[in-house]
Amino acid sequence: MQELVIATKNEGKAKEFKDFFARYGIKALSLLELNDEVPDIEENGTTFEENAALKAEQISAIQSTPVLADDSGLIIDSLNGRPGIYSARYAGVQSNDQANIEKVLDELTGVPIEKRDARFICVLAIAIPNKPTIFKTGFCEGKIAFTAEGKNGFGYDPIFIPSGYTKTMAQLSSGEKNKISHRYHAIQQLEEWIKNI
Ligand SMILES: O=P(O)(O)OP(=O)(O)OP(=O)(O)OC[C@H]1O[C@@H](n2cnc3c(O)ncnc32)[C@H](O)[C@@H]1O
Ligand SMILES: [Mg+2]
Repeated sequence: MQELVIATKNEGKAKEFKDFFARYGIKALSLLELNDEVPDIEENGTTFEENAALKAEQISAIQSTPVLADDSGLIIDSLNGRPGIYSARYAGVQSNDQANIEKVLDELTGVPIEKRDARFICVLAIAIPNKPTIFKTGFCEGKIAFTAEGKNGFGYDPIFIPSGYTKTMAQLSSGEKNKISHRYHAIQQLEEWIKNI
């Protein structure tokens, strides 16, 4: 079976990529599973594209193989787009999903449902040695809930209600999330590339 390295240390993302790529008979390997130690990549870009490219290109250079990276996040309209590229470290560098969620809910205290519009974004970068990096972007529209609900998924899933649903992303099964998520919409655009790996 073909293998593809995914430049992520996020277990939630890694699991989703495994499910997606298994459909094409490809084994997705996250950085948590590589035998060699890989350094932490500093995500010091100013856009999702820059950060995705930093992760994909640096790991591809080390491994001398094609590498896919995902830079993603939550964009909340009434917070001027925050947490945005800072989604993973919104409540501080040492923060965790719980602290990030609490910070968002705090900042939205008193904000009515019609002003709680948000979207997840996923920017994928595929770095291939000696070729230009490829980028694909996917979105998932929704609203920020008033309380955290559900245990599935990761990150901000417990406070994100996708458009057309009354449940949070963390109350959906992984199969349901993977049909509507920002990550799914980005990967879908890679189908042709995946078939030619
Ligand atoms: O950089 P890697 O190692 O891939 O892992 P990370 O968690 O740091 O990933 P990002 O830098 O791309 O930050 C994205 C953050 O956005 C949030 N996020 C992204 N996709 C999400 C999803 O599908 N559901 C919920 N939250 C998500 C979550 O808090 C992530 O930590
Ligand atoms: Mg990161």
